[in-house]
This record gives sequence, C-alpha cells and structure tokens, in this order.
Amino acid sequence: MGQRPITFLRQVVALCTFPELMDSPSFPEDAKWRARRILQGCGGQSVGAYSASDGVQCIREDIAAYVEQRDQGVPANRDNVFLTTGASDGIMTVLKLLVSGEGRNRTGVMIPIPQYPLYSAAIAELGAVQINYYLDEDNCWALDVNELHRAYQAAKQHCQPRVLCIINPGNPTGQVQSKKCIEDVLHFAYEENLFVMADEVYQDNVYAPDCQFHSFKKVLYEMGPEYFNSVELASFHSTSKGYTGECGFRGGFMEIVNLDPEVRAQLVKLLSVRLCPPVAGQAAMDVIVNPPRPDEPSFGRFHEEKAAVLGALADKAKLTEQILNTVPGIKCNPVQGAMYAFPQVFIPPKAVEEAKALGMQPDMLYCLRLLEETGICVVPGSGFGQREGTYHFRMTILPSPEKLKVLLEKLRDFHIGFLNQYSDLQEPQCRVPA
Ligand SMILES: Cc1ncc(COP(=O)(O)O)c(C=O)c1O
Repeated sequence: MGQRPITFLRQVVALCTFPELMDSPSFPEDAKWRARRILQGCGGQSVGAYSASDGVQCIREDIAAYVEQRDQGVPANRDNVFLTTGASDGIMTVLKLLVSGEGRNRTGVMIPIPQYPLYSAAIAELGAVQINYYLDEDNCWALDVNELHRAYQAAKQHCQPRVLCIINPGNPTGQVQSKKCIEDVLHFAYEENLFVMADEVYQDNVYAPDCQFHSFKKVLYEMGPEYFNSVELASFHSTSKGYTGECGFRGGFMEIVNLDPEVRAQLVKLLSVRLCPPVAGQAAMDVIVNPPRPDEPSFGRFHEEKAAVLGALADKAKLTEQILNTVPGIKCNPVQGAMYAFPQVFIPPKAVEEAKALGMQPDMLYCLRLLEETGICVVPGSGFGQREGTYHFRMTILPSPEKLKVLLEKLRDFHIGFLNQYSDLQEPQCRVPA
C-alpha cells in the first residue's frame, strides 16, 4: 500500500539478523543497544536459533513493562506473556485449549457478527459451536450486552458456551467500544463464567477524537479485585497493524490472566509443540513495546514517522466515510478505528434474484461485478456475517489519499451504474436510516 516501514524497527531487525552491521556508523546507537540485548536474550546469540517456546525472556519482560505503562500501572507479569506467530497463532492456540466435549457438552464460542473470519474458521476447524452475537449497526456497531444475553440463552439449549470473543477496535466494522460497554461485557463474562478473548490488534488504530482505546485488562482491574482476580482473560496484540503494518514478520503476543496452573501447563505444552514463533518477528514486537525514549537519538525520527502514518490513517478514515456517504444507496458508519470501512449497500431485488439464480450471495455478485468493471477488490459482507437481508462490503482505508479518492470515485460511478441496471427506476434505499 506504499506505506514506508518505520526506520527504527527495520534497523533493529537488520542488526539482529546481520550483527556485522553493529560496526556500521549508519546505524544509531539506540538501535544497536536494543539489538545487542535481544541477541543476548537469544541463547545462541543469533535470531537463527530457536528461542524458548514462550518467547525470548527479555522481550517478554519488555512486553509486560509496556502493558503496565499502557494500562497506567495495572500490574503485568512476564510469566503471563507469550510471544506468538502473529495474533492468529495465539487466538488459534487458546481456542484449541478451550474446546472440548461432545453433543450438548461441546464448547460454544461467542463471536461478533460481523466478525474477522479467523474466528469462524478456527471454530469450524476445531469442531466447536459458533454462537453469533450481532453488533448494532444503527448504533455505530456498538456491542449491546442484551444481545449477549440473548445469544447465550439461545445457545445454552444445545452447547456449553465457554468463550466470549471481542474484537476491539473492530474488524471489519471499525468501531471502538466504550469503557462502559467493556465493563458490561466483563460483568456478563463474570456472571456466566466465560473465558474472554480480547482481540486488541488495532489498539494503536483509533482515529475518532471522541473515542479512546480501553484495554479489557485495565477495565477489569478497575472493576475491583473480585473481577480482576477471577475473570479468565486473554488479550492479543500483533506487529501486523498499528503504525508498523509489519504483517510479514509474523510477530505478536498474548497476555493471559487468571489461568488455572494446570491449564497453563497444557498451554505451554501446546506452544512447545510448534517450537517457537519467528525470532525476527519477536524482535519486531520488541521495538513496538520498547520504542526510542525521549533521551535517545532515534526518538525524533521514530515519532515523526509514527505520527505521519497514524495521522494519514485518520485522514483516510474520514475521507472514506465522507465519500461513501455521498453515494445514493450506500450508508457508512464512522470509521472510528482499525483499518476498514464496512458500508451497507442497497442491492436491488432484481440483482438479488440474479445472484440467487447463479447460486451466489448478492453481495458476492456485487463485489465480483465491481472487480470486473473497475479492478477494485473489496470483500463481500457475507464473508464476515451480517443481518439477514442486509448487504455490505469491506474495504481497507490503506491506499494513499490520492489513490483512495480515485478508487472511491470509481466505486461511486460503478454503484450508480449497478443501481440503474437493476433498479426498475425505483429509489435506492438503505435499510439503515440516513
Ligand atoms: C481482528 C484481527 N485479529 C487478528 C488478525 C491476525 O493478525 P496477525 O497478522 O497478527 O496474525 C487480524 C488480521 O487482519 C485481525 O484483523
């Protein structure tokens, strides 16, 4: 998408992978210092060696310190931190750990709809029961605790709901949940004895001025010791998102609190089977949790680059929402965070009929036609789940502002042409009130 890598991160990883560069004057001392420390942490002094299965110890310490600072002093312990191969690996491993039983005793996993499809795929692979709870599109994709109760009660008839997954900020929906909402969710999890999986990979991607990222861990702490010492919570982070976008490094971590020691032992065994996450990815994760400090030489450049990426993403989030909402028959909620817009599109009944005759979802027909006519690739809402009778697509806000504008204008022309072709001259209308 043309985003330039954060220099400091690449410098540290380059030094770790090719330590001869330590002698080069082109690399700043703070990058060398971090690389030396990481290499010392790797028993073999090389990122080409396996690390401990739960990750390089000094990186786990840096992560614990970062989480503690992020959460304004809420204690974090490196023993609860596990490096992972991207967040995906952590999410899959935790689900694997939690799913068991047969028939009515099979583990049920509550997931948001729309969801990031890793969850439905993992649930299918593990043979768990998927329990859908719907996000409220009319309320900026907020999570309503009444909907959690509804989904839980219905599912209890045929499985054992044990896990509650939340994605905040949301993919594909781009919402940032309020502190009150997180409190309600944690209260519900406490009451129903659910294991909470908080996917917080977009924690640095919050753009709306009236929104703020609240970690589930911090909110749990603020609810008091009864909650903080009992609710089982796994939170996930990654090098793939934020201002780094280093998804190819496959770096990530999870922090798990209140895990029973015997279950923890099983987790360590599961993690050990896959040896260790990529050590270069662990080094990249370390830079994110241990960036240059104000008294270090790379501080200025690092913060300039970080602010430029996040500032551009915020502008593009606004631009995407604004342009999409000028199109008749498209309604887009504010992109408060993450990296996507998930607008609702009106698909005329004639197009719906045609899609059905072709054996495909109407939004798939729409997205395929868009791809064929314009070369623009967006993902149909049916891939993420949506309320019956509504249609959406997901697009990223990642292209440069100039490119994004051109893409959105092409999309608008395509959409109007699509409506004209199928509409029988009726007024296009979205189900979501304008
Ligand atoms: C909500 C969410 N969770 C997890 C992931 C997986 O990220 P990773 O690259 O860290 O495995 C993604 C990737 O898009 C995501 O959007």
